[in-house]
Amino acid sequence: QWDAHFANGRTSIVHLFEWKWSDIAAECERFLGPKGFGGVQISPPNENLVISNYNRVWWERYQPVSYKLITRSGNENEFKNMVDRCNAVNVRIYVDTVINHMSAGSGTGTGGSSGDVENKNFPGVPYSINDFHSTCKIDNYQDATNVRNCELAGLKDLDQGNNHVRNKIREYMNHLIDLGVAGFRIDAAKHMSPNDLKIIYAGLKDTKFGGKPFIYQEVIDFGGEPIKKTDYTGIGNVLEFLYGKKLSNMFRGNDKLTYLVNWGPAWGLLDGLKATCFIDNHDNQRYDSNSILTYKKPKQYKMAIAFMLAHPYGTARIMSSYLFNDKDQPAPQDAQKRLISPGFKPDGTCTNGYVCEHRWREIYNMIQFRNIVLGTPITNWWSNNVNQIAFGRGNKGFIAFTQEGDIKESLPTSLPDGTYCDVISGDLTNGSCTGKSVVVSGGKANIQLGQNEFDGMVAIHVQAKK
Ligand SMILES: O=C(NCCCOc1c(-c2ccc(O)c(O)c2)oc2cc(O)cc(O)c2c1=O)[C@@H]1CCCN1C(=O)/C=C/c1ccc(O)c(O)c1
Ligand SMILES: [Ca+2]
Repeated sequence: QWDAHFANGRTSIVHLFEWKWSDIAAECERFLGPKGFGGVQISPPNENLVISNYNRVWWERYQPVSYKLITRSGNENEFKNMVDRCNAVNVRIYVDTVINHMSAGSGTGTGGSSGDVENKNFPGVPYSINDFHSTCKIDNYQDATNVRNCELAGLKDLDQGNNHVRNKIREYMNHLIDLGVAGFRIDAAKHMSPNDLKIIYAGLKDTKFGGKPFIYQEVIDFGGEPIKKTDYTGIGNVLEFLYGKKLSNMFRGNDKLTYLVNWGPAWGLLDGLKATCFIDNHDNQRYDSNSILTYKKPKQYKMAIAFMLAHPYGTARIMSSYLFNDKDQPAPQDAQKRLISPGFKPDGTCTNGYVCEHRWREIYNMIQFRNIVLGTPITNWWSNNVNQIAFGRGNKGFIAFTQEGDIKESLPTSLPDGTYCDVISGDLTNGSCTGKSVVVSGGKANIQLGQNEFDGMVAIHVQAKK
């Protein structure tokens, strides 16, 4: 349950937030497969409440009314087609799984099922009154029972201690395993008992890749509460929220890069083998954008992403967003409120309201960097003791960052001598570098990086060597 089942040599997940299944399938074939992405986290595929009074907010996807695979992203056939086409090009599918609760309001779902919250009746599953906790409100994060057995934001709280509930959740997740998915993001795991989850996970089938599905759990833990992220690491990975918080703080310039020399558990982070790491997610890029770096501060964001992808810690996940101003704003949609597909410019970046961070050269080239250096340790750590750092990954890759001041240094590296293309400013294409090049000679990399350049890092690896 800690193994992502990546195809060999692949390492990272991209969250294609609110994308349609048909568009994900196409993206796997035309981009994610060829560029070496390990997998896609998809939006919840189960039927959700239609919240039209807000004009279809994004968080309606987190208000289930059944486990039928019918949403604005597509139906079961389109889902199956996506999983098959992505698996065929070595890109895994991880399902965002909303099993803590059902909807907060009554109404009709995206597949026509009804939800009646007054009577806690969801015939599309079916769930009825005995399958839920009481309607107490979560109002005390110092009380673990309150956090798990009461309602989060008015959402009807399922009782995962109830056998019927356990069976319906297992049935849903096993159906997805039958369809070929490799794992699950467990939404709001903090609001469910680890013991109940353990029992539910024990009833899951093996995936088609061998072994139990990859499980990574949303447990928001910044310390100071009785519920701990380590309460959940015995049953699967946990999304490490400290990771993005601290790295964002660092690359906003609020702390000295040189302190990253011991980045990892020494900073209070989980054991990397149990951690899924990320900079921003669909929630905190909206609700915590004063501290979390997002696409809205591109230079710093790309530096934080590059550091995450260059560093050996954890299973990395990157966010792929749509443009938003208002925090509740829905995904790009047409006049009939149907999700619209991303478009693409000649340079491969997205249009139609999508940011597609995963299609930014600095980011997809660092996904490839992470793949190429997989299994190597950090070597040759250097810093100017303030805001310039550099490190290698074995004899496979090397990266340098400046947060302040120009770097003009010949830095020790374990890379073989030769001329390398900087994969941040360009690529190795037809035998030449489309961006900067870096000469390694006598075991030293000649790094030139100005503090006012477009990007704040230079990265080289053995597959971009002239
Ligand atoms: O003000 C809001 N929510 C109240 C604050 C609690 O936030 C929520 C948290 C939440 C936030 C912080 C925590 O420390 C925590 O333990 C839980 O988790 C959720 C998970 C869901 O599946 C569905 C939800 O509606 C929520 C939610 O409302 C706005 C309006 C309703 C949706 N929402 C939201 O803010 C929606 C947020 C949301 C939705 C999906 C997620 O996966 C998520 O992490 C957050
Ligand atoms: Ca709960």
